[in-house]
Amino acid sequence: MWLSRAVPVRYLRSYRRPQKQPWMTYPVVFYSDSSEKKGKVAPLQETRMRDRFTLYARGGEGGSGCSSARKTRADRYGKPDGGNGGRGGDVILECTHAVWDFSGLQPHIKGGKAGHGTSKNRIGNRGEDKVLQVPIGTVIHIQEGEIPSQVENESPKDLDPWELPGTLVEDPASEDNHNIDQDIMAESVQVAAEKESVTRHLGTPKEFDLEDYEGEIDQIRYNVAELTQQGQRIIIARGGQGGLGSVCATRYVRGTKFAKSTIRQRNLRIIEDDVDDDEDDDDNDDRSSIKSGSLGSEAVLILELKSIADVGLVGMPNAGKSTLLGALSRAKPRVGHYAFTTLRPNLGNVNYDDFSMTVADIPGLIKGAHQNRGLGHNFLRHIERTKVLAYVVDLASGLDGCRGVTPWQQLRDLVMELEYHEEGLSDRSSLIVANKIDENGADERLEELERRVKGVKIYPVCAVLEEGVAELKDGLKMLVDGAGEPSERLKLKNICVD
Ligand SMILES: Nc1nc2c(ncn2[C@@H]2O[C@H](COP(=O)(O)OP(=O)(O)OP(=O)(O)O)[C@@H](O)[C@H]2O)c(=O)[nH]1
Repeated sequence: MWLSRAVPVRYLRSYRRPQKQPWMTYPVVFYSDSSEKKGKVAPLQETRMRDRFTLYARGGEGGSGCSSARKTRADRYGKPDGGNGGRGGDVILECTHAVWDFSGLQPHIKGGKAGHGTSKNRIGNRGEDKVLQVPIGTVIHIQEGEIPSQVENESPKDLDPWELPGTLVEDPASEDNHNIDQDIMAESVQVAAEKESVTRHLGTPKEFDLEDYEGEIDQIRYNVAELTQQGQRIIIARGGQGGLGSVCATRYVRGTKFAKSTIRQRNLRIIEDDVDDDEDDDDNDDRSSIKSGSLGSEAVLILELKSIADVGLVGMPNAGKSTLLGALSRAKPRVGHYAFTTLRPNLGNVNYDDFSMTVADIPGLIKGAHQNRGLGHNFLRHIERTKVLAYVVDLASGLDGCRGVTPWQQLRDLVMELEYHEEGLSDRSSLIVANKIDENGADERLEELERRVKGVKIYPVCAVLEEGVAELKDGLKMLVDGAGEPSERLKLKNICVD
């Protein structure tokens, strides 16, 4: 149809529309001057990071087995030749650098349905696997369902991500193993999971959407698995087994109560009289149950992201953390002269000739964050795995009669908030970045800071002008490398605020 393709407006104006004929129908197209009305482009940071996600997963249904018999002139009753149904598709989580959070995930996901078996002993197609990409550092809690029983063999892992005894099946494809093993395994895994589950409080409602989990909080098994390496995969819901086709069903039932019914079935064709009707119905049910494919397993998982970074930058809002991350790495976080510019952690890579490390810029923390003041301290879990903490303080805060918190008080508040979030969180190698050294009066502040805070190195930096950044990089490398003194950690008792 005309006007179906984008045509520049200036051509459109000179274009004379043909007179409408009764047989013509035109699509209604509205053109607007794009320079006048620009679409609102939301900055990346305005979208809150989706770092918790509830996922309902179900494996695909297995295909049904086929009942068919191949008849020949020599054998008028025929031989069974129905193939088995295919296995349903699995739902798999794959760990990748390509995604940043869980915003691309669908909450309900189902593995592909398998094909049915057909005659000539042809097995049904396997259901399509659904692979969901999750960011590196994804932690899995299970709210409902079995702990998945298999870790894919090709996953390039050093560590078994389920880290639970008895979760690997020797040959999960083996039908003999399947039913027996699953029962035993489910039992042992459940016991192990219960033992290993971390009994921790969910914290404030802001930290966890309690209404979603009401009444089920007790059942959640925490930290059952972690995805920490690129390409690592785990199956969270397995596809159902395919039903047995007539070929396998005949073999399977030999020696069982089905055998009788199979033989009887043959006899039935010859003498169709002396079989009790009720019993026959039962047998038919049994036969159809082995013929139909089973449903896939179901699981309700809570995915939680804990970024993996070597260094965590913690500080009050406006201390200059994002500016510093930009100076240390090629990351381009949003910088603003107002508090809480950073709404989600930003990651940057700091490269050396022979070494590289990841630095996470954590949104600003304020006193009382553990009571949900400011942005709360929910995002602090992103530094739970960092090796080194870099406390960024604003040397100019409170100078020139302006309101503000002194650097030593900032440090004290930060350490306390970390400890409120998780006991011992501040107990790791640390250093202090004394930022905004270019401001008036900052030098004296630095001297006082050095007098008041002991036990850790202090690096004076001007993040905007990238002064002192090279020395800071060396200091961070020393700590991340493990060459730092074990005593280099910031302790409350070493901060004098009076
Ligand atoms: N004078 C001076 N200003 C700086 C320096 N570093 C950062 N700033 C300014 O401080 C303000 C806050 O910087 P950010 O990097 O956004 O601070 P932040 O700690 O990430 O802030 P939040 O996102 O609120 O946590 C900006 O206006 C920066 O330009 C510095 O070394 N000297």
